[in-house]
Parts: sequence; structure tokens; C-alpha cells
Amino acid sequence: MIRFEDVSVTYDGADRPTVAGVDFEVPEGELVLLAGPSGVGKSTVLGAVSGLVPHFTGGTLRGRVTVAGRDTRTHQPRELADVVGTVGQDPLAHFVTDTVEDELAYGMESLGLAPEVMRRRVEETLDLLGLAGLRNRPIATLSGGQRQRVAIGSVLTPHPRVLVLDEPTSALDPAAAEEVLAVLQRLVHDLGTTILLAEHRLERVIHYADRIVLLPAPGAAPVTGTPPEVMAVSPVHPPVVALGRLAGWSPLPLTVRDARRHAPELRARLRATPTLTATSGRAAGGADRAAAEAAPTRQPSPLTAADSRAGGAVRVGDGGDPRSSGAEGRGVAAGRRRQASPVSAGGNPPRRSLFRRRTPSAGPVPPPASSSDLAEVRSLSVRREHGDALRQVHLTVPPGETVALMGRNGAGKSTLLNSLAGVVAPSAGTVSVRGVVPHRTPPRDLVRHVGLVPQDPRDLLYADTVAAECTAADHDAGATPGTCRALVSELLPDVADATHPRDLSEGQCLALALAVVLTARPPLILLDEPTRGLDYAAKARLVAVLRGLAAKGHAIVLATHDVELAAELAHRVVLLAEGEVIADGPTAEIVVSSPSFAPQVTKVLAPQQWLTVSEIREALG
Ligand SMILES: Nc1ncnc2c1ncn2[C@@H]1O[C@H](COP(=O)(O)OP(=O)(O)OP(=O)(O)O)[C@@H](O)[C@H]1O
Ligand SMILES: Nc1ncnc2c1ncn2[C@@H]1O[C@H](COP(=O)(O)OP(=O)(O)OP(=O)(O)O)[C@@H](O)[C@H]1O
Repeated sequence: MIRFEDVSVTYDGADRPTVAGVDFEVPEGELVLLAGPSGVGKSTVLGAVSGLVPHFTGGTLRGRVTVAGRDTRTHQPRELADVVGTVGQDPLAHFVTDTVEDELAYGMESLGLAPEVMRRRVEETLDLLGLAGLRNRPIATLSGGQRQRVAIGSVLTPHPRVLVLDEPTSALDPAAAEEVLAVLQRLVHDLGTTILLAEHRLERVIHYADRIVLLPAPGAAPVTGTPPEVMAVSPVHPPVVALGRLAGWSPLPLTVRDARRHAPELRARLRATPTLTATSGRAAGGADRAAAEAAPTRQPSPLTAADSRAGGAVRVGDGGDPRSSGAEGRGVAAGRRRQASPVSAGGNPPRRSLFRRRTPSAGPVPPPASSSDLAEVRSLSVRREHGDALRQVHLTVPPGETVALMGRNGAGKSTLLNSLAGVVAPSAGTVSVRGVVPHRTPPRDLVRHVGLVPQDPRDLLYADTVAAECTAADHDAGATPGTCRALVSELLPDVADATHPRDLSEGQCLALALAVVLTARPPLILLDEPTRGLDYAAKARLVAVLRGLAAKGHAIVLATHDVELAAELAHRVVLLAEGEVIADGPTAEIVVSSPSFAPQVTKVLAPQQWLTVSEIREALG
């Protein structure tokens, strides 16, 4: 159904092809997973299927790509629209109408479907994706995950024979991601839909894939095979594969279920390990963890932030060291962008004006407030047109602590971060960061206390090149020239200085935004979904950087659906539901007890209480 014949793509101005020797086929009714490091060219390959590459992105495509027999180089994307449905990485760029229902109907209207068919399919899709309660909502008022679901729904309604999906679960909570993937699998099984899907969180999708096409490195020919074949050689792999490699399991497990078959032997080895000192920044002793088996109700003793700083050795994740480089056809997406910033839609100032440091160099950081907590939220409520986004929320964050905000899409995580960043004003209650009230503090003063990487990292990027962006960030932060650039390279190697931020791949864009904010080294660092587009190795490097900052007394609050990241990084997890805090405690306690939020290692080794592959590696020596 989809066929690549010796395809290469060279973007204008590039001295070598971004992807080369791409030769594979996706038969009708199969779901094929496209995997590979950040910036390796996954979106470029997907764009070649929908025709966006090269028709909208520019550049030269050599070789031949056909979809349902149509050559995508000689057919414009609109001439493929009856066959191919595409969801890109940036849902906002995808939308062409203003409300949820209109968006779901739009694709069908363009194809001229009968009104009664459209009505029925809109209703079906609202139910299928849990969107019924949002049907009349303006898209600009939706949370990130709610938008991603609308974007997926809008390509399902026309019933395309081929779906091309770029990180379709990146903004979804774990349960929603499973639901969406189950829907996709049903389309494949029941309707024979053909799906090509790129994803970084392989733990979410690998068990749905018939085959994997791996782009191992920029410009390298893809490796194609069954999931076990490809995972045996892949530089990107989920935690269970890393665990299987570490423990020497054969065949390599791909799922928690596979891995649990081997678990008794590993649990026995872990039981025999000597007690560990807390070196992973959060770990209780290995013997304590193993002892949890005998006394399953006992939780690992939480460390205080000070404990964890003292033992703050930086153990990072388990990925290989895939190379990266990248950019993608974002020009098209940008051209289609219609929505106002979601934050400005609520009458608040747009985020970018508040968080870019286009101010003279920040002066010395004022001393911390007298309270030992760096951030303090008391009885915070935020009322929105359609209901309360936050209700009576209390949160305190001491210096040196990393807190993960988790919870279902629309639970209020971004609203809480935006309140701490002064972008959203409380309807009731108080917010204070180092003694200042964020929404009443001028941006030029606030940046000395708090920095936010928003859900869409593009909101932070202004300049025409990566180099100019970094120079401005250094200047604004009063940092030594080269600081920001070095951070970008530390997070993702191979991001070229001359690239326009618009042309960066998703992961590269996020790495740049993270570097811009971290260059200013604000005492309170707020990160809204800071792993979209990042491969496992890049996430591990980000964890190392953030642990280093926490060890120096920075407080970090991140909103994330990435349970593996939370397990690796957070001292504490705060669970939100419907705008309220429903749990607040040490990471191990919260995630171990939740089937949705438990990381893979926890599930494999239960009832022993381990969270990450790095802890196991350390325990085994
Ligand atoms: N329109 C463009 N012009 C120039 N370079 C581009 C363009 N689009 C993409 N690139 C470059 O192509 C490379 C591959 O980008 P692409 O978005 O395809 O990677 P990816 O594997 O999808 O990345 P990620 O995992 O971060 O989403 C990047 O180095 C990027 O800078
Ligand atoms: N500008 C806005 N105007 C009106 N309602 C909004 C606005 N922004 C968010 N909301 C609503 O407030 C609630 C909380 O949204 P928020 O973005 O804080 O959720 P979230 O937990 O970050 O979700 P996600 O995981 O999907 O990013 C949601 O119901 C959302 O639809």
C-alpha cells in the first residue's frame, strides 16, 4: 500500500541527504512502526508519504514513493487526501477550523461526503476518542492532550485507507494512549487500514507493530524487520529491552508480559545484592527494595531532597548513544497555523512575551524568600469559561526537589505550571515563588526567579537561526557566551548552528527551548512535557542535566505523561484529577501503586520495588 523505492531527501541548502537508501514496503492492513533517534528523519519519511515532502517543505526527493499506486512526487497532497490521513507532531498546525465538532467534520466536507454520513461519523469518533464532553469547545481552549485527540479524530472521520501518524501519543496520558492505540489496531484488524506511525516511546506501541522500520542514524539506510529482529540491534529501545539486555535474557522481551517470565531469576539475583547506598538520587537500599517482596505493603523510604542531593550521583538512563541531527517540514505546518495561543485565548498575555528574556542582562539573583520553600501554592483555584481548571490546590516545592505533575489529559497540570509562571492569574488562593507573586511581577523581574519551557517549545523561539537564538539566550541571561549552544549539544548532538528553528525536528526544537531556559538557570524551573521528540539517550542526558541543577538547589516542577522519565527523575509525584490534587508523595510510593503510572521495570519486578533500569544496573554492579 505504501512503497519506498531507494528514496533520498535532500533539503535545500543541505550538503547531504537527510535520509538515503530508504527502501521498504507497508502492505495493506499492517501497522508499521518507524523508529529512530531524534532528528534522524522520521518526519521526513512520513512527509514523503503524504506528499508534504517535498511539495511544501522544498528540497529534492529522489527515488519513488507510492501510496495506493499514486506517486507522491507527481501528486499534490490534496490529490492524496482521499487515501491518506496525516497527523503531524504539532496538533495546532493541523487544525483548520475553530471548534471540535467542526474539526472532526472538516476532512469529510472537503471530500464531499453526505451530511448524514458526516453526522454519524462525527458522533462515532466523539465516542471512540472520549471527546463527547468537548464537542462544542473552541480548540484554542483545549489542553495539549485534548488537542492531540481531536487531531487524531479529524483524520479518522474520512476513513482513509492509509494513516500516517507522527508521535500520535506524545501528549496523551497513559490510559488515553492505550485507548487510541487500541482504536488504531481495530482499524487495522477490522477495516484493513494501513498505518505508518513514528514514535519515541516504544514501550507504548511496540506490541501493536507488525514490523518496524528503524532509521539507525542520519543518512543511514533503514533496517526493517519484525519487532524482535529490530530490537536486537536498535540503538533506541524500551526499558524492558534494556532490562533484557542487561540481564542477558534470550529471547529479548518486548513487553512487560514477556519480561515477567524471566523475572523470578532476576528477583533472586537482586535479593542477593548487598544493601545499596542511595546513589541514584532517590533510591532506597536494594535490600529494602527486595524486602518489599516479603512485606509487600512496605514502601521504600523516601529520601528528603537534602538526602538526595547528598547522594546525587548522576546515573542516567539505559539507551544507547544514537546519533542525531534533524529538521522537518514544519514550514507547511507553520503556514497552516490558525489558532491563537491557547493561553492568550483566555484573556491572558501570550506566553512568549513573558518568557523570552528580551531584557537587559539579568542582575544578581535576589536572596531566597525567608520560607524554606521556593514555591508555594495555597488554595489555588483557576476558573475557566467551561469550568474549574484548578480547585483548592496546595503545593510547596523546596529547593533541590524535583516534582512531577501527573494525571489525565485536562487534569490541570499546564494550568498549575502556568500559574507558577505568572501566565495565569488565580481566581482564588495564592501563588508565591521566592516571595514574589508571579502574575503581578514584571517579566523582566520574574525571569530571575522562574523559567518555563511551555508545551509548545516553539513559543519560546524567535530568532532566524539556532546560533542567533543561543546568542540571545546567553545575552539575556548574562551567561558566558557559548553556554546555551553547549547545552543544546549536550542534549542533542548534531543540531546545526545555521538551521532555522522552524526547520528543526521536534526533538531538536525542544532541546533548543530547554537550553534557552536552562541557560538562565532560574531557581524554579518549570517544564511542560519536556520529552516530546526526544529519544531515550537524549532523555537520559536531560535527566543528567536536571539532576545536576537540582543538586545545586534549583527546584524543578515538570508536567509529564512519561512515566519512565518521572521514575528516573522525580523525587515526588503530585497526581491531579479534575483540577484537584489527589495524591502527593515520594515517586516510588505513588507510581508503584498505580497500574497506569508504574514504569516498566516496576511492573516486571513487582512485588520488589524497583523503578528504573539504571537502578538495576547499579544493584547488580
Ligand atoms: N524544511 C526543512 N529544511 C531544512 N532542513 C530540514 C527541514 N525539515 C527537516 N529538516 C532537517 O532534517 C532532519 C530530520 O528531521 P525530521 O523532523 O525528519 O527528524 P525526526 O526523526 O522526525 O526527528 P524527531 O524525532 O526529533 O521528531 C533534521 O536535521 C532537520 O533539521
Ligand atoms: N485557555 C483556556 N480556556 C478555557 N479552558 C482552558 C484553557 N486552557 C485549558 N483549559 C481547560 O482547563 C482544563 C485543564 O487544562 P490543562 O491544560 O491545565 O490540562 P493538562 O493537565 O495540562 O492536560 P494535558 O495533559 O492534556 O496537557 C482542561 O479542561 C482544559 O480544557
